[in-house]
Amino acid sequence: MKLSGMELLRVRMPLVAPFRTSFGTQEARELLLVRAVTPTGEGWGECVALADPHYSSEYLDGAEHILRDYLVPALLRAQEVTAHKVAPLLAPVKGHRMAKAALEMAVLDAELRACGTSFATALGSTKDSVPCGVSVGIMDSIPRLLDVVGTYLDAGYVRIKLKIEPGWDVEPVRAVRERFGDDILLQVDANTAYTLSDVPQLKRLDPFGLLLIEQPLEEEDVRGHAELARNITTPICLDESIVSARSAADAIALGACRIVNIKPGRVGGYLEARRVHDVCAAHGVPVWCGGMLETGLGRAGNLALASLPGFTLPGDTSASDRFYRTDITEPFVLDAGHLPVPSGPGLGVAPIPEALAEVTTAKAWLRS
Ligand SMILES: O=C(O)CCC(=O)N[C@@H](C(=O)O)c1ccccc1
Repeated sequence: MKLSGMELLRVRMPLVAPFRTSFGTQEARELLLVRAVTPTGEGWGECVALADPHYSSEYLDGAEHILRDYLVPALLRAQEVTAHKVAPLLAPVKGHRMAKAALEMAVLDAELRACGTSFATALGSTKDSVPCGVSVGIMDSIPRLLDVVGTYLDAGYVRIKLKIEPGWDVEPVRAVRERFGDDILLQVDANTAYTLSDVPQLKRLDPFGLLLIEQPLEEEDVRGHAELARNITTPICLDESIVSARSAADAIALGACRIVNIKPGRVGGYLEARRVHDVCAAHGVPVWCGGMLETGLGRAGNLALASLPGFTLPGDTSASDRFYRTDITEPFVLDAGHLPVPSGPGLGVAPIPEALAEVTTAKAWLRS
């Protein structure tokens, strides 16, 4: 299809509570939405880059610039754009996976809406709903942490993920185990906060029966993760390190991880996310779907992805109210610890105009 134009929308959504990780505290989620307009309709994409380059090298203003000045013009110049052609068309631009992913998502949504096919069907879904875990930030105190974990367990979440960092790791895990028992599914996420000199401290997590420890070392230290894996029993899961199907294959071959967190934005889009899933499945490596504080648009796409057969661990795709008082789409509401996989054409959801207008801080229309 030929694109008529693309709209970039800057959005700012307040969080229901500050969300603290080893790389900073989020009070609000600033993000970029992309609306692809075609002669027959439109499609929505969401760029998951954070406002600052602390999760990865991408950041919001940079993503907006590369989209406006390089990536969107490349697609508008093309006579025929389909979702599978987006990556090749954008290949001359190195990197910028999150920005590229947003464009591919918008084109894929437009394409699938036009032919009445859901993301779930297009990606190879085998489930109508997915079990939901929840991510718990670093808290001011252990009692506060236990209150928050208790609230999420009462809400029905089937897995708890605790953000950790040096100085907030063994004690919070021990406290959660002592309060809620050994049966709750529990994992931790370090967001690259440790080094190999921390092996003794990380070994102290081994007795707690964690599902996994996520990204303990820095993104590029794949061999370091393999060395760490030889020294602790908690399975290592990679997040920031896995930027493509190729990097997943390399990490698995090096013994750097036994589990992979797949985030479509981090790997360059839902089509590459499917390839990461396939590579992991071929190696018997379980995967789960991570989160980047997405709106209901990204949440919808992530639920479709999380319903593929290799997604055998609960992911971070929580209900809309985990982060937002008001979502820009109809809210995703937890039902017995599960969320439904959208079945409508494309993403199956769309922004509610009034809700979107409420949080939109800037718009730019780029035409062919
Ligand atoms: O459920 C969610 O969307 C958040 C899941 C989560 O903890 N994401 C983390 C991460 O590093 O994986 C994060 C993303 C963005 C910003 C802060 C933290």
